[in-house]
Amino acid sequence: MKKIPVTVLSGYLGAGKTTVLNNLLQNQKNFKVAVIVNDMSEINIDAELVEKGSGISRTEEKFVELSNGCICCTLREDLLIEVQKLAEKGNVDYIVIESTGISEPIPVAQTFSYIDEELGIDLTATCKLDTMVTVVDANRFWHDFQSGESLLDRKEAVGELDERDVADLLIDQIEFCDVLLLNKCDLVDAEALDKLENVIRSLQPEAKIIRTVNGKIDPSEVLNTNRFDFEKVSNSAGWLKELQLGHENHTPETEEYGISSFTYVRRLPFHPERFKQWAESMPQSIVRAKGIVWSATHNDIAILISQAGPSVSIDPVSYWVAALPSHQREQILQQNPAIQAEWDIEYGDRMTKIVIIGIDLPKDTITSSLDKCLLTTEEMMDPWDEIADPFDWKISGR
Ligand SMILES: Nc1nc2c(ncn2[C@@H]2O[C@H](COP(=O)(O)OP(=O)(O)OP(=O)(O)O)[C@@H](O)[C@H]2O)c(=O)[nH]1
Repeated sequence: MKKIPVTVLSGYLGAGKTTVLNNLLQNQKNFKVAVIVNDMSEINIDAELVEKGSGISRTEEKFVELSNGCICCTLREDLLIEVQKLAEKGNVDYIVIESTGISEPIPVAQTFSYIDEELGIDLTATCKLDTMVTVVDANRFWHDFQSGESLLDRKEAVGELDERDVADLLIDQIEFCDVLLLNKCDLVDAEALDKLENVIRSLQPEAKIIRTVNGKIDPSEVLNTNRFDFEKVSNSAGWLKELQLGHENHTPETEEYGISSFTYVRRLPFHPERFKQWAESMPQSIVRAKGIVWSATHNDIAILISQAGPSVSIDPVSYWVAALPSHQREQILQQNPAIQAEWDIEYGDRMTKIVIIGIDLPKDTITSSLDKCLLTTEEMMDPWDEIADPFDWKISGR
């Protein structure tokens, strides 16, 4: 049986997803396209707009509204069920899903990659995720990215526990896609647009970037493209490429726009308070910083720092291999030559590796400010457990 190609449209609130969808539906007369329109509110405004703008009626079998929740979390089961229903009906060539503006693309993509035992649904048998499209509002990007606001501040959160920042969400959407539509290009001058495109290219080196006005694109760019590959897109983020391939293999961004990146690598632990302060007052020239950190107060734990614009998170991510019992450690080392190659006789795999992407980056200043956060020679000799810990994580035992 031929699997139905599925396209997912993501993008922050107001970026132009509905506009893109309407354009697609209007220009795609030869195939039967089913749409699933997700909206956070009870009244599905986007569904209404699609109905008005595309000529497809809400009463038609191939129009599905998922309202009052988000398909990346609360409505994930509903998404599974509705896609399965569409697939079973069988008279559909393509499915296009418009996510809410606060939806994260990864969990939506995952819905298509596993068998849900509980519901007894296996979408992998009937559908294939074909293209992950992210729409970026070229005019609002910097405003949203640098706002420093959380979704809760903007009253756009899923619930009171939703602590995500706008900048994090923008980054998640950019980093997980294979086609990126830079929309509203009519509102931005050519130079600013070139600069923005270069920044986005450094955050997302793999995706095809297409500039659009009013979401106008050739449908073949986003329907049945055969582009999606979970592994590939999961590894497409700029910071990850830099970390995996090293800077020598890095494709240089147009120097003209001053976009560059480098990796800060040190085999000494950070003083946690100094590092925390650094992270909280990063220079504006840093657009994206992400990496693994060794802190003296958590000598067993590798810490992940992830910054996007003004939003910064510092969280425990795993145990250092060097902190594991010897039999486990040996097993991991045997299976991972890359860890073995970097193994230090004294510190094992403990180290700090942070990829920094930015505009007009003062690399030397940033490097020396980070170096000031490392333990000094005297501090290295003093007992580390007497250093105050600014992080309030509760880490359960191994
Ligand atoms: N000037 C300009 N306006 C645009 C463009 N694309 C979309 N718009 C307008 O931007 C507004 C938001 O567009 P939508 O398509 O509703 O955005 P969305 O991403 O679906 O929004 P949410 O559903 O709230 O997440 C609408 O008023 C559109 O008419 C564009 O390229 N240029």
